[in-house]
Amino acid sequence: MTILTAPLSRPTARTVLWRSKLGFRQLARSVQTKAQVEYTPRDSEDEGPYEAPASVATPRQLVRYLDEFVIGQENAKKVLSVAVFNHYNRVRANFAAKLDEEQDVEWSNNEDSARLHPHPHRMPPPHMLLQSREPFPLFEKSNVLVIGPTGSGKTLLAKTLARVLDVPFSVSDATSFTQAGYVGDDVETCIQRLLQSANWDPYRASMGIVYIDEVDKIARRSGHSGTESTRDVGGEGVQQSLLRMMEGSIVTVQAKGSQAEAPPGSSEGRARNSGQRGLNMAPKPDSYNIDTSNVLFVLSGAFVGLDSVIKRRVAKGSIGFTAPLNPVSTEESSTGFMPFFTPNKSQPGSHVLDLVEPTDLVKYGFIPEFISRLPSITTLAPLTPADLRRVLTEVRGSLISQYTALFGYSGVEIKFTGGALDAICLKAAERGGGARGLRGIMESILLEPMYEVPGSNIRHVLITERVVNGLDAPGYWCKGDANKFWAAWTQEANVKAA
Ligand SMILES: Nc1ncnc2c1ncn2[C@@H]1O[C@H](COP(=O)(O)OP(=O)(O)OP(=O)(O)O)[C@@H](O)[C@H]1O
Repeated sequence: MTILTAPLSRPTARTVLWRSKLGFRQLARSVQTKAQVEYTPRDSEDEGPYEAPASVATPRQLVRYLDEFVIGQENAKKVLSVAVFNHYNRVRANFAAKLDEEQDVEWSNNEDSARLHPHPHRMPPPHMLLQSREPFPLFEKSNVLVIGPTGSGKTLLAKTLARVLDVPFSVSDATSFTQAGYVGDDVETCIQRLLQSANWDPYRASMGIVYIDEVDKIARRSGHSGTESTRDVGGEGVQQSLLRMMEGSIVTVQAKGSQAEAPPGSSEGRARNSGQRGLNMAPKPDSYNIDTSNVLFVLSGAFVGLDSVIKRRVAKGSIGFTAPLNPVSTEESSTGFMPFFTPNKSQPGSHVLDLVEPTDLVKYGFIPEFISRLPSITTLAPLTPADLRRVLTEVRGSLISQYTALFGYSGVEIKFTGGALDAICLKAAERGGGARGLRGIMESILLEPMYEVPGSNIRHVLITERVVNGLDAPGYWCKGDANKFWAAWTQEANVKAA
């Protein structure tokens, strides 16, 4: 038995060590990200001295990076950056501990150890060596819950963080999940997507970020007691399955879509059927085991109706015990509106959802065990027309810059007056889909020029407020009419200023 296992176990241990080192190196490289290189303060004294990028990008650096892509949502940026910073420091520490463990195993298997320990039978077995080490202080995992209205930047925040950290990222919709064994997607689908995003590398996948949207839709439905006959397979059942994964478990996912399931007619399928394999086509397993203890889960949802739950709790707490959170103005009282739940005037930008507590989420329909796996909770505010204007024009890769570049490819210059931009934002705000509505509005305004311009001699397009409001057609100018185009644009700007 010993003779058989010894030669097998040593290369295996070495392989694991090598893979761990690789994973750690990948992680170390990825967390020394753009954010760290580009946003490390070097000149300003108040931000401290420049540090060699030997650790995860700091929360401050991450927030600066997010600022380039996401307008507003300052608190959410902070919470997510801190969560990501702590999470990846914890992952680094775990990997370092794992490396040490593996080195101990290697060392105890090494021939040199026989020389160092002439009495091998007296050597402590490897597991005793590990136990004798100082126990590593483990950090608790902090998954994040993001609450905010549609189109306010929840997905954008998580996606941007994953990009800057260069870690795999998967987006799933909780509404499609059902309890295992029932029609619908199992919760493990999100890990399968993560693996796909990691290019089927389980080590990279086990350090990724899983984003699950519409999580409010898996709140327990009222009337479901959890008995067999009324099992809530899309609500509480999903929460139960998710919480195990969020805590950290081994998830087995099938290599769906990878080589293992290449269709028989495809080149990969043909190669497999004929027993051939390309030189650089390494055999891939049919299933993968992914440890989710180092996966960061970011859950999000609009949580419609949660504000009422919070209002009720705060109202209960305030009657006879505490003063209202915000002073009630006479005017507001007369409307019958509960003013201390309106945006808090002493803290601009605050909102009733900012007062959310875990008990509110339990009342909303989540089981306490599920909520306790989400210790970081942050809220996003709805975007105002002014925010939308910044989304439209200021962020990196803004819609205006995208459409300007798109027309530029056809050699056409397109300009929007300030009035046009305001009108677009106003429309988007009225529609109520947050920044999500901006693209649809732009598409409908620009449909006409995008149809007319290609193949014509039009070289300049002007979009004014009247165009946005459907009162005028877009202004077109041909080659050689640049002066007239500029004059029209300046005139529009002056009219607006007056
Ligand atoms: N705060 C923001 N700053 C910049 N762009 C934003 C912001 N919020 C939304 N957007 C834009 O709107 C689009 C939709 O945003 P996102 O997908 O993040 O919304 P969401 O809050 O996740 O909504 P949903 O709950 O409907 O999924 C993004 O692609 C982005 O271009």
